Amino acid sequence: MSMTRFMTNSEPYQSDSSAVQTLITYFSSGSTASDKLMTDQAIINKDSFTDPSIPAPLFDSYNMSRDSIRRHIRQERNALSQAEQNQLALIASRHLLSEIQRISAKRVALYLAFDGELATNKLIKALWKLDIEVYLPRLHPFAKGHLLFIRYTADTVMINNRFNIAEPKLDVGNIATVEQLDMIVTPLVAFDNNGNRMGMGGGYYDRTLAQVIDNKPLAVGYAHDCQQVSVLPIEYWDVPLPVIITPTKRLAI
Ligand SMILES: Nc1nc2c(c(=O)[nH]1)N(C=O)[C@@H](CNc1ccc(C(=O)N[C@@H](CCC(=O)O)C(=O)O)cc1)CN2
Ligand SMILES: Nc1ncnc2c1ncn2[C@@H]1O[C@H](COP(=O)(O)OP(=O)(O)OP(=O)(O)O)[C@@H](O)[C@H]1O
Repeated sequence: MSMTRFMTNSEPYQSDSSAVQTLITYFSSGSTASDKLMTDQAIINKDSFTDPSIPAPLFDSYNMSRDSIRRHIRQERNALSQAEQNQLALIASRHLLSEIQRISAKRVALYLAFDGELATNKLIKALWKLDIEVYLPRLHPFAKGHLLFIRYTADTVMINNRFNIAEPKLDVGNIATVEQLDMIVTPLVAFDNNGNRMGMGGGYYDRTLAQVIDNKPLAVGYAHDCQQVSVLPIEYWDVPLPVIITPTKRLAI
């Protein structure tokens, strides 16, 4: 994989090797022997993948409504096969782990993937192993459109919310306020080169990101490359992301 892509607007990626090893262990468990042998290079050379050193043509979203962009991109990411999802999640999670280590984050809010989002489950296990606290969003029980961030461990009781996404059972002892988090990794549907983000349409993360002061916590968008569009129609409440990580790049705005 071409390193220059990763170095754009940023320092080169440097993960401490024991942390990367932990990550690879989790990605290897439950995979076939041939999966285990795959290196990043082998993965991206597979016929089904485009060469990430050649920038993919961006989806031309000019003049499209937010809803039609949403529909189109959701379809694109849902079209990825399970094997592609697994391999892309491994590559992207190495970059996200580097970002977590770069800012020495101790409390990181992540999400559990649905609807073709970039998976986080194995990265979460690696973070547990590294003693980094993981938090997940849950819909606020009273304040409509707001999220709470609840500590997630191997013992957390999970309940599906009304969108059928598993979330931690409410436990007041395990809530982190936004300011107590070091990083919020946001799911998103589409993003553009300026860090603009569009989500599922509930405004949940917009309301959360409105509470960020001076990049504390650092908001990091995490998405497939196919979710990048040429331009997003922005609204006054949209908060641009300072960092976006995909399997092939790190955008720093
Ligand atoms: N993995 C993940 N967790 C997340 C989010 C996310 O985008 N991804 N959210 C980010 O905000 C919040 C949930 N927001 C969501 C908003 C809309 C729909 C959704 O499926 N909307 C349907 C209509 C469903 C209905 O109203 O019953 C749709 O648009 O098709 C799902 C989640 C919190 N947790
Ligand atoms: N900071 C905010 N305060 C109040 N309302 C907001 C705020 N941010 C967004 N909203 C409202 O939320 C609604 C949905 O916004 P939008 O379509 O941008 O959500 P989204 O970014 O796609 O969703 P999400 O953040 O949940 O992933 C809008 O109607 C908007 O008025």
